[in-house]
Amino acid sequence: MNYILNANEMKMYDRDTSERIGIPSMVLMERASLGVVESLKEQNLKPDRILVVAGMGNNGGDGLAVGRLLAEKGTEVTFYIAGNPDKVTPEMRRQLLILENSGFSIQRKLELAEYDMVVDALFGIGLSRNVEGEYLELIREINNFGKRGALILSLDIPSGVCADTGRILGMAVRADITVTFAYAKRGHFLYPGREYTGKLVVKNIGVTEKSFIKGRPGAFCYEKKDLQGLLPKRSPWGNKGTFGKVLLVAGSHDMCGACILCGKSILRTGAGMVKIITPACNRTILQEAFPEAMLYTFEDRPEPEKIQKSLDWADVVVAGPGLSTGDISGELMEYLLKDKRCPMVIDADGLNLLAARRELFRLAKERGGKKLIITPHPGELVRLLKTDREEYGTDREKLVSELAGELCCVVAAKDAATLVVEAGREEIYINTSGNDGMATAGSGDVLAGITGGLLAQGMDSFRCACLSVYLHGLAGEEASAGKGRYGMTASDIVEAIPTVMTLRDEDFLRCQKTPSKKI
Ligand SMILES: NC(=O)C1=CN([C@@H]2O[C@H](COP(=O)(O)OP(=O)(O)OC[C@H]3O[C@@H](n4cnc5c(N)ncnc54)[C@H](O)[C@@H]3O)[C@@H](O)[C@H]2O)[C@@H](O)CC1
Ligand SMILES: [K+]
Repeated sequence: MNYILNANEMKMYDRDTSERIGIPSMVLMERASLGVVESLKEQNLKPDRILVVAGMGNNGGDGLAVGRLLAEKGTEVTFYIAGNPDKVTPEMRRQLLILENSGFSIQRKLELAEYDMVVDALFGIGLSRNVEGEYLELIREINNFGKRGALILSLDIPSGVCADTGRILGMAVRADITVTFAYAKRGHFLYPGREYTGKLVVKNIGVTEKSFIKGRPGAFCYEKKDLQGLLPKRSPWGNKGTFGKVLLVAGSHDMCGACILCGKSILRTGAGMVKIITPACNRTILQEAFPEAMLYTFEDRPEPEKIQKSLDWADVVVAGPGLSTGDISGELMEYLLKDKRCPMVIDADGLNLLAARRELFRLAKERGGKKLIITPHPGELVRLLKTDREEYGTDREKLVSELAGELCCVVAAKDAATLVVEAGREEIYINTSGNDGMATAGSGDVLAGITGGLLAQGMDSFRCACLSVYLHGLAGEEASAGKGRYGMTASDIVEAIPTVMTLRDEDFLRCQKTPSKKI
């Protein structure tokens, strides 16, 4: 698990490290710069000629220090500084003095020569408003160097990217590599900032969890090494009932594939049994394509006693994929929502029904507590909140939290960088796995299935939603490694689930003995 910080958190931890713990700010800056040089070495990058573009803040200070360290190793370095010298920070002033005392010259006019690498040290996490004038031109020039073949290395965050939201403040540097310090920032993972960040490297500079004096940061992500501690434990003497029974209410007259993709994902994730409630027209195809599933198919409308019997059998309900939004589906959703025993995952048309019928929305809300996970894509999210796409683009996190609060549930808000938010929990999860190949029909049905499968194995709702989103992304990466991002389909993602969940036998046995991690 890694923390993902906003600018305020990072500033607070920097300040604590230098003022309370006592590591001077200049030492942190030197460590940051040494970290950058180290990361170039690790990536076998040996530029002969570089340009450092530095602003007047501490990000500029990092840039000058990186240039100095590389020059010591024989690289030809051109230093360029921009901005108002009256606004220079003490650390940047000190870096300027060091350069002067070491005999380096500093330019105020950008030299349009050929460089192997441009170090972008114009703005870091201190960027507080839109970039304008001279800075806009500079960012354009840096990007032009990139187009002409220079490697663009951004320090901490590409200049112009908002560290808190990933938004572009006027214009931003398109980095090939970003070396950031201590912890990743939200802007590295939230789009469009993620696209501008290029390859992200995080370097330790001495700022640690000891400085989390006011509590943990507000966001985190998972990484592959966490999986061992996060996957649900399996009892060696368990049976298919022990590993969870999932009732999947999905599919409609023209939509059977969603049942198959979602149902298979439930079983591929480790749940023991799946039963599907769907119209009779889907019966034959399901029996042929998905023999593991049990079925309750109905002709005109489902019988309440049979629905109740299925609900009594189930540990978890997944509702919505391909369900359609007609009256029969509405009635089905009403039965499911009124039975408050089972934890529930609602996706797709299940969510559209909640958005269209306020009575269902109210019933969902009444389930409350930790018994509901919803997995809306942006369209479903705005429909549920009765807002518009524009508002979604302005403050997505706020909208997701609002929806979680309204329904008193866990929301996994699907997007290129999926967010998981739980009502009443300050910490959010930001997903870092997956790629654009996953933007393909049926991919969401797979996520709903993974979520139901993990929930049925006894996971707590928030952790279940975070892990499901992460695994779904990993399975997407695995699928694209085999089939490529153009050609992969949702079925490929389903087939990749077992691979990304496979632990070596010794790791599997070890993780069964250790308690599950809290986040
Ligand atoms: N101890 C520390 O504080 C450390 C800081 N570090 C570096 O320091 C950076 C943060 O430094 P700062 O807080 O000085 O901020 P920055 O260096 O990111 O830049 C802020 C400066 O730009 C100005 N500014 C903001 N938006 C502007 C705009 N749109 N147009 C023109 N000027 C604008 C601000 O007024 C300020 O002078 C980090 O990103 C990191 O690179 C690292 O050296 C690690 C240690
Ligand atoms: K930068």
